[in-house]
Amino acid sequence: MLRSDTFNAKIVLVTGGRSGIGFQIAKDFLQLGAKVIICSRKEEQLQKAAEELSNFGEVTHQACDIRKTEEIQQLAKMIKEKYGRLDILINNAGGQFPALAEYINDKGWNAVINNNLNGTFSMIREMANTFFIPQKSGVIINIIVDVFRGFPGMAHTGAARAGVENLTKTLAMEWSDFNIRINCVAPGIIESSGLDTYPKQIQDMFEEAQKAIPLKRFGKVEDVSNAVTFLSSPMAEYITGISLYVDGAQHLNFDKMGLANVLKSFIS
Ligand SMILES: CCCCCCCCCCC/C=C/C(=O)SCCNC(=O)CCNC(=O)[C@H](O)C(C)(C)COP(=O)(O)OP(=O)(O)OC[C@H]1O[C@@H](n2cnc3c(N)ncnc32)[C@H](O)[C@@H]1OP(=O)(O)O
Ligand SMILES: NC(=O)C1=CN([C@@H]2O[C@H](COP(=O)(O)OP(=O)(O)OC[C@H]3O[C@@H](n4cnc5c(N)ncnc54)[C@H](OP(=O)(O)O)[C@@H]3O)[C@@H](O)[C@H]2O)C=CC1
Repeated sequence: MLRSDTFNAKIVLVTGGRSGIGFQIAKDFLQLGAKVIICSRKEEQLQKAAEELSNFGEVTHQACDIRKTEEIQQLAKMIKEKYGRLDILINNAGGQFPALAEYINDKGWNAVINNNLNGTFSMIREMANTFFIPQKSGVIINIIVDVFRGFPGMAHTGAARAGVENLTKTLAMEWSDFNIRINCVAPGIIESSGLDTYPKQIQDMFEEAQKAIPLKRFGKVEDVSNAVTFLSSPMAEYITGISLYVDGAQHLNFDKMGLANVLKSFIS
């Protein structure tokens, strides 16, 4: 729907761009004319993804754990040396594990908060200070999760993503003076490599779970990427500080999903 030159000459960083939703986002930006950098922790898989993406345009990759500020700074340095600027940051890297709150220990809680809240903030701060604030322009999209009604069965990620959602509103205000737009995309359940990481007992419920979603299906990676490219484009130049739910209206119907009940049934 967007013109194929929408992002010509734009430099885009997609965190977690080696797989699933991030890979699709990287691919779509390339097909819309951007030069794309992908990062994630696993060097080998990252390189493989970059090779595949290079069929669609100019792609660069660098390993970076978003929980390590010095690795983010090295990434910013590489982008500065290679391109001299950054136009769009897509904070997609993240993840968690299903667990009832009473079983989440400090290490597990901190791992998820560090990944999804602290890592996202560090990435935003470093890229804003290196590029967006001096440039007086920039677009940031944070991929969160549909946590509209809390997230029974994944309290840690619910707290972290709600933190990112509120951070997004704050920065939309603070950084409007620098012409920086920042928004969230909140996917429901998306058929992607990420779902393969869930235990079999949960995967067995997926068919049933789709019936509880008003649009009666899980999302596709393309559904998320379409929202991301729209919000990043000039078509959305008056939109900042919002969360766009890409979830088939699941956020209006979440309590029927019952992840916590599924967890209870196989823990007890
Ligand atoms: C009715 C049916 C309803 C269906 C609903 C289904 C739910 C669908 C949800 C849809 C919404 C969201 C989807 C997605 O986000 S998909 C993308 C997901 N991708 C991932 O989540 C990637 C996999 N996850 C991780 O990489 C890890 O969870 C983590 C993010 C924590 C990685 O961090 P780190 O590498 O630092 O973590 P460690 O592996 O070293 O673990 C640190 C401690 O964390 C605790 N832990 C980790 N994993 C588990 C687990 N599976 N269960 C319990 N606890 C866990 C643990 O304390 C670890 O320390 P120890 O290993 O020393 O004990
Ligand atoms: N699939 C779904 O149903 C939904 C997914 N989401 C969110 O969308 C995002 C993408 O998920 P999806 O594509 O499905 O899942 P994946 O597990 O395929 O993607 C997660 C990506 O993040 C990277 N990553 C994870 N932790 C770090 C880190 N500390 N530093 C750098 N990179 C990291 C991973 O690469 P590596 O292992 O190499 O570091 C991987 O490429 C995640 O934030 C996820 O929570 C939100 C709602 C629903």
